[in-house]
Amino acid sequence: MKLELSGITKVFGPLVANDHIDVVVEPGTIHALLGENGAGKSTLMNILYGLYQPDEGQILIDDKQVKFSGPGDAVAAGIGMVHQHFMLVPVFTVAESVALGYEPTGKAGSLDLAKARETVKRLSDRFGFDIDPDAYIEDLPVGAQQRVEIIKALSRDASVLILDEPTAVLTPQETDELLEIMRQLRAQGTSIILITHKLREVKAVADQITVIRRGKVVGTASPQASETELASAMVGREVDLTVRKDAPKLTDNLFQIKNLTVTSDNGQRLVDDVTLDVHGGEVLCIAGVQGNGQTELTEAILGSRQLAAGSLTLNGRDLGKLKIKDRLVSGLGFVPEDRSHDGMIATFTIAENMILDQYDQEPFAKGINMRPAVINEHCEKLREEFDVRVTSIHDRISTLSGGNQQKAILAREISKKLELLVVSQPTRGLDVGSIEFVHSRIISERDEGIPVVVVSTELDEVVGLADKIAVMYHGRVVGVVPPNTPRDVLGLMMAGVPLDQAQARVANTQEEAK
Ligand SMILES: Nc1ncnc2c1ncn2[C@@H]1O[C@H](COP(=O)(O)OP(=O)(O)OP(=O)(O)O)[C@@H](O)[C@H]1O
Repeated sequence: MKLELSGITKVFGPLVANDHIDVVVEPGTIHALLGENGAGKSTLMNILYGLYQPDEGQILIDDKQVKFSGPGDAVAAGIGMVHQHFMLVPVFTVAESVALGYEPTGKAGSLDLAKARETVKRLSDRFGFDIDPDAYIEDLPVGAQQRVEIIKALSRDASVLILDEPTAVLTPQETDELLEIMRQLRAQGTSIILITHKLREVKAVADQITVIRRGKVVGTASPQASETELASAMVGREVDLTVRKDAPKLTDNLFQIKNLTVTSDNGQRLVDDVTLDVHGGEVLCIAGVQGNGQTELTEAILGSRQLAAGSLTLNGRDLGKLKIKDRLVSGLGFVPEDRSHDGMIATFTIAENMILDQYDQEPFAKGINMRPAVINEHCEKLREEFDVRVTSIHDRISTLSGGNQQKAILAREISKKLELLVVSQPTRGLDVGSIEFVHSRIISERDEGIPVVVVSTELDEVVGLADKIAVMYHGRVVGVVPPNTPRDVLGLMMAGVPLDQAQARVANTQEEAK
């Protein structure tokens, strides 16, 4: 199926989010949409999926104009979308999830699960998805949940699949598997529209690349172009993809995690006897496959999880004794991993979100009165410095693009007077230009003498930012290593192999290769 978006325009108040966008997706190709945060990619896809109506322009399928008044029309026309936040119900099985929302009704109007189960098996075998129709969604790893979403779209005969930042939450191995699945889908005639900020992935699979900047198509790029060339096509300037930093100058500030244990409600050890030190002037990166206790460790530092054992000490003070609000007010900068759940209040304005934990503090409040002029000036300054693309700081934060929401939260946390900075997945969903900026801001906090803890599943980010790396596996620290540790060794440690054994195994493999 050939798909054409012609002259698509979408306006939100004074903002032109899509400005006469033309894109042609040829049958059986992977078409990447590249663009900085807020460029208008998701808006365009929401129009294609029938979620928004365009103000101008047309959608053509095989040269015939179509009109979608909702996603149902788009699905019927052969368009499928896998959203960034999966829309699956955790307590359903795979087959139930696939059956849900479309028509295979059996006797007495119940869902035809036998048919859904058969569909899951057929598609799973055809594309090598390895998905059990009777598995419960909540028991599946994120990568498998995503494959269920893809099966769901394919079961409705999607000929064009929209993947919106599909690898943001995947492990490197799951990412490689998804890229392979995309190639297979293409080989069998499905077209894919891929939105991603990860240039390596674009280069690995895309046949065509359209670059969007500030709502307009600014050109196409070749998948053969280098990452640096693609990066500058996206943001319209040279981008430095390496993190620049001098040798660390350690200060007397000290953050100590000692024998920290965090347990789940049923007593399972999520963080298991972790001991780590971070000096002022130093970045400790915590590496590991998602789900190995990193999240719970940061939540314990924030105070949203109780310590089952151990202690947290910041400059001699027992942090573990303070309430969350007191930790935040007294100098903890904290960026959570899931920005939309834990980092902001969607119905509040951008300005309100930018002072979320400080609204009653000097200089934003005097006594019981808030000081709107001071707040506005502060937020305007942050907006400019962090390049948060907004129409007005008094709009709801939910109207911002995903990347701009992340920048607003980072602005709030990094601009505080800090004693300790803890950042999880700092650049998830950010474009390359913003990544460069956020990395340099994290490094400048370190250079100010603040202890910094970064949790990231992106190995490039870990290696670029870290002065030392702690690798976590099953809640424990497998080892603390310098950033020049070979990636193969880090990879093995992330699978739980201790440092000396990982080094020996890598050395053996190299020897055999000779
Ligand atoms: N419902 C809405 N109301 C008002 N403005 C909106 C709405 N949806 C999107 N926008 C604005 O439209 C612009 C484009 O946003 P969009 O989400 O399409 O960007 P994007 O290219 O997907 O960015 P990102 O890479 O950050 O996800 C942004 O400035 C955003 O604030």
